[in-house]
Amino acid sequence: MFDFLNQWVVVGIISVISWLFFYIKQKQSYWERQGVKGPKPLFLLGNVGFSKPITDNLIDNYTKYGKVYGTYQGTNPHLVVGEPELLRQICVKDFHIFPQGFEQNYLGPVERNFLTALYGEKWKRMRSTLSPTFTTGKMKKMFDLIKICNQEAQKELVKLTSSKDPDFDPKYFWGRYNLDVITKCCFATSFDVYNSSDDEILRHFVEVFEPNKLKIFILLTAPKWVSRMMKISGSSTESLDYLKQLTLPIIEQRKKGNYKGNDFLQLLIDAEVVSKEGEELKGEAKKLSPDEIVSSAVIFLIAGYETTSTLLTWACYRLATNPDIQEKLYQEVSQANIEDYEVLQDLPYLDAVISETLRIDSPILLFQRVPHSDYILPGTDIKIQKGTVVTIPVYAMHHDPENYPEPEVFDPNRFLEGSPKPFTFLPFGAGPRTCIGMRFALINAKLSLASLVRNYQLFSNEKTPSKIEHVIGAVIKTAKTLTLGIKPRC
Ligand code: HEM
Repeated sequence: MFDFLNQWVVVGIISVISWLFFYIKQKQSYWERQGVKGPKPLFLLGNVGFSKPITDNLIDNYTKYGKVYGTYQGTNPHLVVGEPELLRQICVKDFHIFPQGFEQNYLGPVERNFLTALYGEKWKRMRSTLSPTFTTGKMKKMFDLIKICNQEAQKELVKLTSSKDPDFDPKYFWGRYNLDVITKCCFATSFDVYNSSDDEILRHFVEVFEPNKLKIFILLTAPKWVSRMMKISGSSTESLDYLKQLTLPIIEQRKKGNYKGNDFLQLLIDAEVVSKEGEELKGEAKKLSPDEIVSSAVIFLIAGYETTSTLLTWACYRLATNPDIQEKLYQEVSQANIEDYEVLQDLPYLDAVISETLRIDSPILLFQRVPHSDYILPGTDIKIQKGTVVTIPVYAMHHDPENYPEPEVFDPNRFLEGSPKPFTFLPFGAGPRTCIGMRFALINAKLSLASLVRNYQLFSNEKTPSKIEHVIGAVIKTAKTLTLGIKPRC
């Protein structure tokens, strides 16, 4: 009797395994069945590519399979589209079909209100409510706060360069500097970012976007229902909760009118909610709720902290390894009143250096769109099914010789001689969902870089790696370690 039962159990297990095997194979042949080329996926894992930096994967696949190719994240098909005209269609003309940004797994209570997580009417309302926060007038006010942070950073540099042959670690330095900017601007909180090492607050600000490696692995490879069931999101729940508890009382106090700040937090508190046509908002509904304010402050932290410090890190590396370009930039910024918002906006070489850094070392390597109905890619027979992620390979497009001749050469002049072809320069994304914080990021980066170059000279020393090792598996391109030489200008 037992033998008979055992036989059926074995047959059952074999059937389930075979079914699973064929199911996964079937899912991972989605692009092949449509005649779309692409790298062969690993069984179950897809093309996650943990063995190589994501930058190499993007360039290798783009070069080998062309501007449109298929990949798999786990068993989920992703279509990579790097053809500029198709991007105009997807990101702008057919935005109503592709209203969603990054693919979503589980979203906790704070993440649910992130602008990046919203789509449709909710996104429209939030985006139009937050957009006035970034107008030129508001940016000019915020500039005063950025200048204070910049003065603190300059003091740190004086301390650093008072020792003999100091090592400058731009990743650490700009990381701390941007933490200072964001904590002051978005959380109305300040602490000694340069000297504290194990503060609880510092830990949470940094850990909020550092989920552990196991979480990342599950997010990248497992079907979406697994992360939803296990409540695994891209951020640390503990740190999100900490930041929420830190910010709610400040919002409460400011709402009572005890104090008004000159920062993003205040702009969020004062923001007038944009209503739908014909809808009249009354009382509290006219304002963002405390939860929405916290979520917006946190998404500004997540979206703005590492991106801007990465941009500044790479700009320093490029200037240190291209002394002629650094000298030309010095000539421009040393003669300008860089503390004046309008003057700073109008420095062509500084602008070109920042643009060229955003091209060659684009902090965000890719962005995504998700269609909410089936879509035939214009001019092809490729059917993108509702919910299939479309990835825009920014890094590969920025290194395509058709878009930028001699792409590996750092040459700011290309941005002085004319504008890039439309939809080939995408460091801040494209279309209505483009980066809302772009102006803030640029003015911050310009002031920081101009102040540094005006007072100090950067150069590569014996510790500067000849080949940079990148952190693997991120959407952001950062160096594992980077050391430069620095000395005050006489
Ligand atoms: C160099 C710095 C930065 C870079 C390279 C960058 C890049 C990007 C990119 C590529 C996107 C996706 C756009 C798309 O899907 O089309 C994005 C979205 C976004 N960024 Fe930035 N960003 C930077 C700084 C900032 C800052 C400082 C803030 C806030 C203060 C910010 C807030 C956001 C938000 C909220 C979104 C989502 C917009 C939406 O979905 O409507 N970013 N950014």
